[in-house]
This record gives sequence, structure tokens and C-alpha cells, in this order.
Amino acid sequence: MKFPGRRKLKHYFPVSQPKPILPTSEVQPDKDTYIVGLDETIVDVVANVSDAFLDKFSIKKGLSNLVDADTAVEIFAELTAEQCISDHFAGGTIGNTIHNYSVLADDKSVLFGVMSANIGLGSPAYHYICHTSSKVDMNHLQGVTGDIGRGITLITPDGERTFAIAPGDMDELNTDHIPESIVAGAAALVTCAYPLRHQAKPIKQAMIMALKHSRQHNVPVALTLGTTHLVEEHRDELLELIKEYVTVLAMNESEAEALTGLSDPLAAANRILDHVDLVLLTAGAEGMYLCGHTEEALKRETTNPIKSGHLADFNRWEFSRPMAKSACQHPIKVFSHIDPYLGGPEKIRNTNGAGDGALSALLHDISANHFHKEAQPNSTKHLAPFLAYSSFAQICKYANRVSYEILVQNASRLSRGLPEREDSLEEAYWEQ
Ligand SMILES: Nc1ncnc2c1ncn2[C@@H]1O[C@H](COP(=O)(O)OP(=O)(O)OP(=O)(O)O)[C@@H](O)[C@H]1O
Ligand SMILES: Nc1nc2c(ncn2[C@@H]2O[C@H](CO)[C@@H](O)[C@H]2O)c(=O)[nH]1
Repeated sequence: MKFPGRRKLKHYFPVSQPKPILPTSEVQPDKDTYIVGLDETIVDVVANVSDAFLDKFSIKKGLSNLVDADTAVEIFAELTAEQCISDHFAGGTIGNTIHNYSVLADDKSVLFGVMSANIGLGSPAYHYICHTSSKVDMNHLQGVTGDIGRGITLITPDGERTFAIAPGDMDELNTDHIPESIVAGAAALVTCAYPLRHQAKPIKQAMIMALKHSRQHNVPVALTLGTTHLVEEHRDELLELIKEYVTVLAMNESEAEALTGLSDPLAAANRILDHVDLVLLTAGAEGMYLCGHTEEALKRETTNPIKSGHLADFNRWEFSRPMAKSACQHPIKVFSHIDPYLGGPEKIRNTNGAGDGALSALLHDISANHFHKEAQPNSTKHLAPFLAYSSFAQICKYANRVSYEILVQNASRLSRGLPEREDSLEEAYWEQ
């Protein structure tokens, strides 16, 4: 706007000053460090039930079971009548992961998915929004007329969680809602195998489009496998997808076995490394493994006790930093393992989301590397094109600590970050 005539006061109308830039929650690809998650939008309806309840509805324990709308209504009616519904939480394996990422990194992430266009109080969409960090950018969601998915989360007395998923409109996400520029500027794209079990739904093509954009713009892709029977049923298709697009594959030990036929987690991780750069394998009470590649000339030896299992002295090089196999002249495989933090919580009421928590910690380390590289491209940290900021061993420790926090909070998502004094996880871990 032009200044309207002359005034004595010099700064009365500051035409020469640029408009102040107000902070915005919307991700700006050229300015922000963020990750993108593509998911089926699901709210978890948590209920405590007996094992007999699962049998009654032929629900397979520990897995994510798809149920039709009528069965969902029946289950819901019985849970309501018996007053066993304890809570509603935002869920979805990737929704959880990017929420946790935003809490840990105190930074932005973007959700690609659907959301009910009209949100009523107490509706699934309402609960989802209420329990999601404000740092998760929801500006690119696709509006739908129906409900988002409902994940009836059945917790049996042993703390195991089993899902009965009523999909609603969660798989209607289409390719019009996958903006290329948002993917292109991301530090990583994270998604899951679940869309493969809805072959005829638009979400599968939407996911493939996001994967293609990532590949084209060299954005690392993390894929989490979801649940065992999904892997068994779609193994070949999944393997093709993994070989073509995936940088980081995350799973638990039974999903790893379904994918490779190998029950030993280390053997399974070793096999999967033939297809991807990095493997995060959580193994419940057995802790977790982070396995990948590094350049022979840049490998670093651990000072932790040496471990042997399916592979002898497998953790010898766990102080190395992860690299893409294709970025190494002489790639070597690196394996790291950690036992549960403090042996795990005294009592586990609900294991839901512990694996998602571990993946969010790994993604935080990957995006921290991305941020540092943009800010300090000449730092010695970037002498080689590393995938992550920290070593395999340090990431394992961080991921393990985050899983523990989910387990003690008895919720599938972090409600707060890790304690400040643990900025140096190194000290805190060994002092306890
Ligand atoms: N019973 C347990 N005792 C101690 N630690 C545990 C236990 N269960 C899980 N953990 C911790 O949580 C991490 C992840 O758990 P788990 O392998 O159960 O993930 P998951 O099956 O992928 O979970 P989800 O799919 O619900 O996110 C483990 O690597 C471990 O550190
Ligand atoms: N996207 C997606 N997430 C699921 C499905 N089944 C269970 N989950 C989520 O997995 C999370 C735990 O890892 C829970 O919060 C569930 O909401 C599914 O079919 N699709």
C-alpha cells in the first residue's frame, strides 16, 4: 500500500518494512525440517476384555483383525453394555509415529490421510484431533463424509493388545491429496503395509504415489509392516514394494518371521538387509535390534560388551553411523541390539504402540541429521552421506527408551517428551 501523503513522524506508516512473518503451523517445505506420514486415520477405542471375548468374535489374539460394520456394531454394543470401554485415543500406526516424532523433536510433521469433513463432539474424528500434537500439520487431509476408522483395542489380562478394525472411510485417501512438494522437502516419508489389505480402495494408489515422489526426490522411506497375517497374505507384493522403494523397514519379530521364514530375529534382520538399508526389529521382552550398513573405511568399534547369537560378535561395529548401501564403496553390515530399558516396566498393562515409539525415535535421529546437514553442510559429520545423526548403538538406546516411556504411560502415544535431563541419554542410561 502507498503511504497517504507526507507526515512528520518518520515511522508513522512503515511502508518500507516487510510484513512481519508470523509463525505458521502449516509446513513450509523450503523452511521447515519435517517428516511426512501416510496412514489410515484410526481412533483406538480401548476396552479391557477376557480371552473368551476374543474367541466369541473369532478375533485372533495379538493381531490387527479387520471386521465388517455389523460385527463392529455387535462388539461395540457388548462392550458398552458391560461398561468395559476405558478410553478413546488417536491411533493408527503411522499417526502414532508422527505424533511421537513431533513430541520428541518438538518439530513439525505432516499427516496424509482422511478426516471427517463435519466433526461432531465425541465422534471418532473429534477424539483423533483432541489427542494429536498441534505440531502435526493436518492441512493436507482429505475430507470424507463418513467416519474415520475405529480400532477397537481389546486388552486382555496379560496386557496383550488385539485390534478389531472397523474401517469406516479410512481407506478413501486418493492421489489428489499427496502433494509432491510436501514429500520433496521432507526429511523422511513414513508409511505402513496396511493399505495393501484394501486392494480395491484408493489408499493403495495414494501410498504408491507418495513412494514414487519420495524416490524421485531422494527422500528416505520408512515402512512398518503392521501385523503378521497381513505380511503372510501379501508377502510377495510386499517384498516387491520393499525392494523398490524402502530405505528403513520396521517390524516386530513375528512380522520378520512372516516375511523371511526365519524365527531368529538376527537371522531375519540379516536376510532383510539384502533388500533395504536399515532394519528396526523390535522383539518385545527380548529388546530390539537396529541393523544396517556402513562404509568399511568408516566403521567404528563398540566399547560395549561383544554379543554373539545367530552371528558371532554381531555388535562389533555398532558405534558406526548408518549409511545407504548404495552410498558405500565397500558396504559392511552392522548389527546392534539392546535389552529393554531397565528390564522393562514392573507391570505392563498395555503394550500398544511400543514399536511405533521406537520408530519415531529413529525418525527423529534421521531428521536431526537432515537438519544438521542443511545448517552445517561443511561439518565433519557430513564427510560421508550418512542416513542418521547418531551411531547404531545410540539410536538403539534412544528408541528403547522411548518404547519404555510408551509402556509406562499406558497409552499408544507419548503425552510428553522424554525428561530434559536425559538430553544426554548416554549418562542417564548407565546411571540408573
Ligand atoms: N514385555 C516387555 N518387557 C520389556 N520391554 C518390552 C516388553 N514388550 C515391549 N518392550 C519394549 O518395547 C519395544 C517394542 O515392543 P514390541 O516388540 O512389543 O513392539 P510391537 O509389537 O511392534 O508393538 P506395537 O505394534 O504395539 O507398536 C521392545 O523392543 C522393548 O524395548
Ligand atoms: N493404519 C492402521 N493402523 C492400525 C491397524 N490396526 C491397528 N493399527 C494401529 O496400530 C497401533 C499400534 O501399533 C494402534 O494405535 C492401532 O491404531 C490398521 O489396520 N491400520
